[in-house]
Amino acid sequence: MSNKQSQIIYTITDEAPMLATVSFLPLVQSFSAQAGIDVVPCDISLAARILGEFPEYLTAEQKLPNNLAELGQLTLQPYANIIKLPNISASIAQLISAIKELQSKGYQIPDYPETPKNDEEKVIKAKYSKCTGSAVNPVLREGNSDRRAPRAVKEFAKKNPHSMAVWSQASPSHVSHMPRGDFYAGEKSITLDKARDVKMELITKSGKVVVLKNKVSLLEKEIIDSMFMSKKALLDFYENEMEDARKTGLLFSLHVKATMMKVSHPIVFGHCVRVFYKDAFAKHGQLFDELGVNVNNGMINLYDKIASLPQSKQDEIKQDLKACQANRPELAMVDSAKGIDNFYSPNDIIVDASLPVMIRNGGKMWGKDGQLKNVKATIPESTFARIYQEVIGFCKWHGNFDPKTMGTVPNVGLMAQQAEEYGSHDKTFEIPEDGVANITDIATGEVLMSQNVEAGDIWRMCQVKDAPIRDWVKLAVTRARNSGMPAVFWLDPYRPHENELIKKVNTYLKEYDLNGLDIQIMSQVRAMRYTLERVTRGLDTISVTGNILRDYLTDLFPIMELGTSSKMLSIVPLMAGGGMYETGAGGSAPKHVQQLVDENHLRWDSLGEFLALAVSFEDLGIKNNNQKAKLLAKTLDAATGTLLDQRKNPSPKTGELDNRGSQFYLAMYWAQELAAQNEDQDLKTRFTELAKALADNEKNIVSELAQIQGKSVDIGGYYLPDMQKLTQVMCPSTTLNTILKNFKA
Ligand SMILES: NC(=O)C1=CN([C@@H]2O[C@H](COP(=O)(O)OP(=O)(O)OC[C@H]3O[C@@H](n4cnc5c(N)ncnc54)[C@H](OP(=O)(O)O)[C@@H]3O)[C@@H](O)[C@H]2O)C=CC1
Ligand SMILES: O=C(O)CCC(=O)C(=O)O
Ligand SMILES: [Mg+2]
Repeated sequence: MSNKQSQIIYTITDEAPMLATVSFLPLVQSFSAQAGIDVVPCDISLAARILGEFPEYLTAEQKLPNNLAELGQLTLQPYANIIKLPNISASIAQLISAIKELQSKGYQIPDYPETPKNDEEKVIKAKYSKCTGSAVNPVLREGNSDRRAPRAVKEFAKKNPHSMAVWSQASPSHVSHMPRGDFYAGEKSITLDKARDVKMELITKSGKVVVLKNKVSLLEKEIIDSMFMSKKALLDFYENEMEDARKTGLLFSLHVKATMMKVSHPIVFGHCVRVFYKDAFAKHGQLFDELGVNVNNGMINLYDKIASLPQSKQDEIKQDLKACQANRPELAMVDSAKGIDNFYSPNDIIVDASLPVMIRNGGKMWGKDGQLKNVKATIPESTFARIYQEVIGFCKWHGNFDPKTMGTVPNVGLMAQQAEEYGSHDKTFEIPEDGVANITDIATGEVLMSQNVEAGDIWRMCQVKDAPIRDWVKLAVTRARNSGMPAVFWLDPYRPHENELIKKVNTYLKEYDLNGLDIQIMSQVRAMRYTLERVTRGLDTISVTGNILRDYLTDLFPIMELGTSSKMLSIVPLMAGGGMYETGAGGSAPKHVQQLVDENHLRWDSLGEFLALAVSFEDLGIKNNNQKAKLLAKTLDAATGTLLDQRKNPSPKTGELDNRGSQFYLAMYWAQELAAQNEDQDLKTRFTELAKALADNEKNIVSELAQIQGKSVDIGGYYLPDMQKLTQVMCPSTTLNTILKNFKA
């Protein structure tokens, strides 16, 4: 067996998952080494990605390889086995603070040039923009997505239901979307008859030809779409909805996915902020332009930029902003204690994480006073907004879901090779002048699709290749067969893109024996209704969706069913044969870091890591016929089950068991399982000793882990903490450290 084939790559990311890794990885390495498996760390944190872009600014010791690019290559190898933890999808504000921290630590990287003044600054900005938004997942996701709640986790949630707020039939909360002029409205879509190179160009009313993208190489059978969002329609929509929320006394909130849709959604967000504060922008617009204010990156950008003005001017602007608020609805808050509202940063209000919480809270969000209130949740794009309104309607009619009895909704998502909207950033443009936007075959001059657009409209081309679609259908059939659940393709025949997909799905389904399977195709709203009717009856249904609904539904249902998406099993069977195992479907919870620093308590639950690791070992075992790896997988799964039964998950409360304690119990249960088995005597002998040592010292270790809590700690940084300090914080039990050290030796 070559070395690479017995390797598991364990990604080092950011924030809470990275903290948890500092103690968990050495533990995993000491277990896996007994089976000859290398678990190799690979740093793809925001800090590492930034440094990887600027080797020429660094000393020899400071230089880092471009790990992300290397991992991207690895996903194309059949032996790839990667555990991917959640990472920061950075906003501009996060990027700037990461740069500052790195500079303060002696890394002489350049400042972020927000408005580049020359070619050199343009190059620097382009490099930095590779580090913002969802920069990691699209590179690694060379396969489609299989996300589900493992049986043990679902059973645990049924036995220990989280709280769900009550829904009133009289609730005025709702989701609003553009009634016209959104991407859905004028979409065009075709399936390519042959491979073609195309360009995207704008023929302006005055007859100029503006080439926006000079070449996109497309494969035969690929589906491409051309769509735009009308700026005028968007502004009208915002104005109407704000006025409606004000009149009816609802909170106003906006929800976008500016991380994944890193070109279009900041623009959509910025318009909303400017409409809300239109009088202040009318008065100070010129000054804001001079200062380079760009609220597409949130009000945080405005506050930062005006900080350089004399105090009296700052006060005047703040007064004018406040005056606008008097004529507008109350804004929903992200963090009312800190005064962070819905417009502070677009990355704080990502649709997938924020809407389910509103629904779980009985259709309410927080107001300025920290009280939960009814809300108008605005999601401009109708295609995806409607599914949330369907859930809200259902909850108002039937009451909230009951985690004790509700069915489960796993997802099979089309995601590979930057499928659909999530791969469209480099083909998304803000139209500079009124005209006609064409996608044209470069060789023949044939105009494949054409749209009439106006200045400010957002025009984009999306693409999805044939091979990922085929693979997606195969994954859906396999999951339906293995689980015995019905599978529903959420596809709307009235949306041109999805109509093209339906044709392919029907073709590729014919390649399988579907006997005994229940596979249907329904438009999104019907599919949601059908699924919810089953959910309330305790029945399970696989949702088979495109990339955006993959993202949205794999937070929505887990948050209803399990209280969080972090407990999901999230597998990416790579198309080249390897596997990537994402831990959970959630993010990286920045407030967990704050709690650790303030109170030395880490509430992060590493359950997602435990689940991912078990499937990763299993895959390695099957592919290499490595019995020891299979045994590690089986025993880890059993240990995770015991951990849940014994309720050894981290508590959110300081003073109680935290992430470190939970990891200790996992290690103890895992060692006990390995000691109890009789398939491998060598492993049995080694782990019997370890299991005994851990069990004998349980009290001691748990008490050592409890004692340190309650005081603030210094980890020497946020984006690039000091490893020595962090290791001391994350591995504070000398008893446990000694046992693990002796075990390794
Ligand atoms: N796959 C990826 O790489 C993803 C990355 N992100 C990124 O993550 C960051 C934070 O995103 P955010 O919107 O706050 O969403 P998160 O999913 O990080 O957090 C939402 C809440 O979920 C709970 N939670 C999530 N995971 C865990 C866990 N393992 N253990 C315990 N609780 C958990 C926490 O609730 P409580 O406070 O009640 O404990 C948390 O505050 C952003 O930078 C975002 O871009 C987001 C989504 C996916
Ligand atoms: O990559 C990201 O920014 C977020 C990914 C995400 O939300 C998901 O895959 O569920
Ligand atoms: Mg998501």
